[in-house]
Amino acid sequence: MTTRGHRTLILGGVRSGKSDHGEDLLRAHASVRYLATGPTLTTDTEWTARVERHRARRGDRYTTVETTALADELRAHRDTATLVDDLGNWLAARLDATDAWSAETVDRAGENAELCSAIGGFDGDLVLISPEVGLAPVPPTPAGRLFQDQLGVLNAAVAAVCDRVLLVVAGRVIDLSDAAVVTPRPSTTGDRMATGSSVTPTGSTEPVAAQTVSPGSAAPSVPAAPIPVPVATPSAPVDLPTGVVRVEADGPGDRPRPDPTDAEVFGPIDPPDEAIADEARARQLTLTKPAGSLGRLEELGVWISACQGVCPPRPITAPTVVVFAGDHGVARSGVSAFPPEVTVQMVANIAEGGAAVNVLAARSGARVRVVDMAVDADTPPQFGTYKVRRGSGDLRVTDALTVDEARQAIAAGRAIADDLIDAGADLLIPGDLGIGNTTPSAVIVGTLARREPVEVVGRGTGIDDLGWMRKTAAIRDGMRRARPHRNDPLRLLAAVGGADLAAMAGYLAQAAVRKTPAILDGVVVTAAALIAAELAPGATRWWLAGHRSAEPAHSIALEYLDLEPVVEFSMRLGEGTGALAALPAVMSAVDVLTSMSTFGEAGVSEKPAPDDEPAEAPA
Ligand SMILES: O=C(O)c1ccc[n+]([C@@H]2O[C@H](COP(=O)([O-])O)[C@@H](O)[C@H]2O)c1
Ligand SMILES: Cc1cc2nc[nH]c2cc1C
Repeated sequence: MTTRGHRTLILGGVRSGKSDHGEDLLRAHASVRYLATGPTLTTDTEWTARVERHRARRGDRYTTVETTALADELRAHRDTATLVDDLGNWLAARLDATDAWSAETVDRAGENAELCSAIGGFDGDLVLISPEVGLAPVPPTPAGRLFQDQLGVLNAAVAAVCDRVLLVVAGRVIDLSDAAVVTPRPSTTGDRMATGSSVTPTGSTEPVAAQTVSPGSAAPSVPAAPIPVPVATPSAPVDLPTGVVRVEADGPGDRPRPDPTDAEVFGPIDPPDEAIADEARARQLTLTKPAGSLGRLEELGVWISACQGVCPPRPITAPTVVVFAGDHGVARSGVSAFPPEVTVQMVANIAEGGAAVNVLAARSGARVRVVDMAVDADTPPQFGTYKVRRGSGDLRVTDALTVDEARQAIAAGRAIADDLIDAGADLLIPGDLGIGNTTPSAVIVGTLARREPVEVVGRGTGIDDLGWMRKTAAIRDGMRRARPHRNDPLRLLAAVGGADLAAMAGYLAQAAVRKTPAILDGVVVTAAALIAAELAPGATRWWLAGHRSAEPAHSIALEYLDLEPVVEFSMRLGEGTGALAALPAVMSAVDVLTSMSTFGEAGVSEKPAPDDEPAEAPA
């Protein structure tokens, strides 16, 4: 098996030692391609002499190629160790070639994306040198500012697809590979310096909530301001607005941690009762409506009847949402529009009844629970009964969980479902919460449904185009790590899932074991459902797809499970809200079967059988 090389970006100022360090990194290779991007047709004798000195120093291990067609060159020789020196010259050449220096708008997104894609697909050792910009005052000329801004955008995009990012200052090397990634601000409309992200790979760019743009600012982006949600003890008395559901104080169970042994092993799943389903279908035909005229509502009523094993069905009186919260290491690499601390802040918001899940749950009388499976912060103890760890690992480079942790999380999801069902819950809804969690979800869906990263990547909380590129690269790296575990759901969860996803999978599979219907939510819950369906074949029959999320991977997952969503509201929030949007329809479907009069009871004439002759011919 051949191992893949490293992709390294080396940033640094003039004469910092960045090129020397790049050459050092490649010293073990007998031959290296040197892609020189600097100006070739020049009358500047000092420049020509400098280029010659560098060439002589590198020696004959190096093959020098003078080019600005970087993406083509990288694709054509993807296995040969390569040094690109440097991206600043390449950018200047491309701005020249596209007459961009005095243009009204400059759109570099396409070329940047092409270069990043070629870097991402490079298999050998690759070192890219680029100047670090913007440490000096803002340049006094429009061209200077254009170059500085575009180079900043380019460097960030290339860093996102490299395995290592180094900064060389005064001959000292600083490793930035594990440094936190700033969430870039959206570009200012009409600002020619910030148009590097105007290409829309999968649809329109949406404004990003809770992020602000300082008009006219030429400064690099800064982290998005955290949203001001207080971390409050859920038992603290607060004045709740009417019509919301506050999380119940006792949490989903204060019993000891469940035994994780064999947590991933499920016995055969019985399907919902087919004889009762037939009875319910027959009952639909007796009710005062043309056959089939209530469309999908009729099917939903039949399904609930079959799940309960009784016709007419019992009213749904204790639907329960459990929001599984967890952080993901990959969220620190700029794959979300929001900073990771929002996860713990939103746990507090749900606990206080202020989130969308609380409001939508109130409409149907559903209870809401929140469980901290892997939040990267301390939460009040009543949410942490099942906590497996603080934050799941960064799936690009390491396992999200150990196999033992994955078992613990599955066992937790099963225990939570058992506790709720024992306490009378008659319909379960899983919800999710966790900045970055659409990335592991896309990796799981892409791996199991055998799709490409670009097919499963979505905008999540509203990432911009550069974020989309970073996220696609992260999904690609995750899928590469996931592939060996395609047929092993436990190890797949450990490699690229997370404790929240594992718990949701256990909860959904256990709902089926306990013959309790569940409504699926969006892409995250449905990714967990794909795993649950592998762990417990047949469980899908106990699940209803509540809605179709705006995330592309969600439609792929629904198709894979052969489920048709009840509502299509373009929602993409998670928390169980999509399932809650469908719950009133499910409850109405039950009401139809329990409360409508039959033709006989109401004295309404039924449709004549096809071969019945009318009593009298019409006049
Ligand atoms: O359920 C969905 O389909 C869905 C789609 C987009 C975003 N989300 C929610 O947004 C967060 C994940 O988005 P992101 O961009 O941080 O990966 C997480 O808290 C999810 O609950 C959820
Ligand atoms: C504010 C906010 C609320 C959420 N609920 C679920 N995911 C979420 C992500 C964000 C950013």
